[in-house]
Amino acid sequence: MASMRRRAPRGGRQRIHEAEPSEGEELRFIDKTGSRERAARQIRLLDMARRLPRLVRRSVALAWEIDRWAALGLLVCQAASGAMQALGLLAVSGTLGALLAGGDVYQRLLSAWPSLAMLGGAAALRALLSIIVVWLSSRLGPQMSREAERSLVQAVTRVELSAYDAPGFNHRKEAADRGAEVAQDLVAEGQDLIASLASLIAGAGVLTALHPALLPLLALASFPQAVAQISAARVRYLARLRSSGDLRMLAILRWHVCDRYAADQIRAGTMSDFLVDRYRRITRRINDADRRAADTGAWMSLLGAVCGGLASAAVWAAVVWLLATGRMSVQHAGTAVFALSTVGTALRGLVSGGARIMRTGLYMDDWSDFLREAGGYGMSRGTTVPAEPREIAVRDLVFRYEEAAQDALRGVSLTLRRGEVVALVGYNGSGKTTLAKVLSGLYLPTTGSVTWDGVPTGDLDPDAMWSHVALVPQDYARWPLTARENITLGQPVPGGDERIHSACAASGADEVVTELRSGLDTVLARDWLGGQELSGGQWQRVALTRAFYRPAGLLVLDEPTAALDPLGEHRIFAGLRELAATRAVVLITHRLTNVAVADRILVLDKGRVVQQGTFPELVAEDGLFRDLWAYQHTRQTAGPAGAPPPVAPAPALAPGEQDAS
Ligand SMILES: Nc1ncnc2c1ncn2[C@@H]1O[C@H](COP(=O)(O)OP(=O)(O)OP(=O)(O)O)[C@@H](O)[C@H]1O
Repeated sequence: MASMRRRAPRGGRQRIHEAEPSEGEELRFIDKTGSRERAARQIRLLDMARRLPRLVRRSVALAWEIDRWAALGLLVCQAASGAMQALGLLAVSGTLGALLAGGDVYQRLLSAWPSLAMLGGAAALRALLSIIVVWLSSRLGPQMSREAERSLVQAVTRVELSAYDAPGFNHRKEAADRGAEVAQDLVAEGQDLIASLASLIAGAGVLTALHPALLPLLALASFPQAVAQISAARVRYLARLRSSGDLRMLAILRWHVCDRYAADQIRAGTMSDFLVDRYRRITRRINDADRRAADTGAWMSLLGAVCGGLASAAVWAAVVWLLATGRMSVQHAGTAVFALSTVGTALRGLVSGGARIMRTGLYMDDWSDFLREAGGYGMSRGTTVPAEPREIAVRDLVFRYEEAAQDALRGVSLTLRRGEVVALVGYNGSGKTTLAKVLSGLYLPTTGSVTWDGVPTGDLDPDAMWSHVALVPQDYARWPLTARENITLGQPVPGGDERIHSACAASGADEVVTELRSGLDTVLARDWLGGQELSGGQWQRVALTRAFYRPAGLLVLDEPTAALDPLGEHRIFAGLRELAATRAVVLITHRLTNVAVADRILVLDKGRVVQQGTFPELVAEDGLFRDLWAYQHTRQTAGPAGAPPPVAPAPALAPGEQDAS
């Protein structure tokens, strides 16, 4: 019996999977611009040679900005390390010369001694310098990433809200984020490159002094390997780039699966098999792409190594030929062996380091491009500083979201005055939230106008305008900050805690704060963040307190009491008129009994204002409002439609105070 009970749900899930007709659409990240793919295709030897100096310059400049002493130290260390390498090669030459000279062994060793000491000294100094380089790089690298991330965060807060609706923006933001993350690699890669360059210069100088033909020969021999390495790097980068959407999806899926918010629903909804299966499917796609790239890269490297090996054999043959024909002494040939190996290693380091820095450079381009234009959505609004608005006027407003197929608002006209509560009602998706955001200047009209005391919202200084807005959205932020900071939003105004407490009393958050272990100083966050957890309704009270605390002329309440108990809800609506005395209030709610408090109710349908009036007027007239009222009121009270609401209706406005929409 028990085993039957255990097996049953599994079988049930199995059947459901089998019953699914098709997989349909799957959430995918798409790079609509294709700019990164184009950029990645540019990882070629010539482009690399052209771009490398710029990339090194950029990494040095960034490092210089963050810690100029560390940056200077790194440059000096690398230059000194190159000089030590050249010195080492000269010491090798001197040692060989002394050892290969005539005379007895003791005498030869004695004359080789200074060169040997120089060789040892140069090696020891290089080892010390490399320790200093690692020390300075590990100090500088993480700072570069943190600084890059900070500038990104700052740039993101300065973009238009509409940017978030454009898929291209999110992709660019993701790419910039990755660029900021890899900024620290630029230090190590730049260092490797400079070190290889220093070795190359040192070895090349010695090699050219030994015989002028050796260096061009070696460069020629390294060419096939360089091409192969760069091609392999390009293949791997492109594969990663094409998988980046899937990688992002994995991260999102991981977050949803692991975060506590959905843990109960995953269990109660028996979703774990489905989610793990989806995870496995995406992982398989990434693994396949990685494997293909690794295989192609390995074939390219192998081909390059074979060609390079043959070419190197030719270089060694040339050295043997120079030696055999007496064109080069044994001492010089011995030194050439060391110099060839130094230059060969430096060339390979230059190419592989170059490919790595090019790849990081592409990511960094995403970051710097984003910063330059804030993803193409930087705010460019006016500079007029508004006073608290007395009148907000909307004329023939049309608003369409980025890339949306149709307008969210069309032909809307209304006037909102200080001291007035205007309620927006309508079906889901009728445009209420959008209208509230356009009134607040968060979105700018697509056509038509929204003015604050005669000035279009686009001409106002955005920060100055929003300092007059208090917004309680449907999904309010639950900042992992103290209760005080959650209320003041980090911007205390005169009045101190007294003002906070009276805002708490208005929203009902006073009961919440009293229960907190350190009152207003308690961090409101989950246990694992060291905070105290609040319930949904308690959080909503805190969100309302924020708006009541803020000395703002426009108060927008979007479903402000959805999570409140009846007492809490009554408290909010009973106090609303008092709040409206010094503000213009926009109220969005589906609980129609509550809109009775409003001076005016606008009924929206498919982005248009189809009705407006006071509560008694709208209940009395045929139309959408009365339909909605009838549905809700009949369901809630099982009483007759049009029964008196529990909250006292607002006094009727004087004639002429309403606009025709
Ligand atoms: N970010 C967005 N991008 C594209 N379309 C959007 C976006 N936000 C909303 N919309 C669309 O705009 C229309 C109006 O949405 P809005 O959120 O203003 O409706 P609402 O009346 O507030 O709905 P609800 O009662 O469900 O809160 C809807 O058709 C919706 O699909």
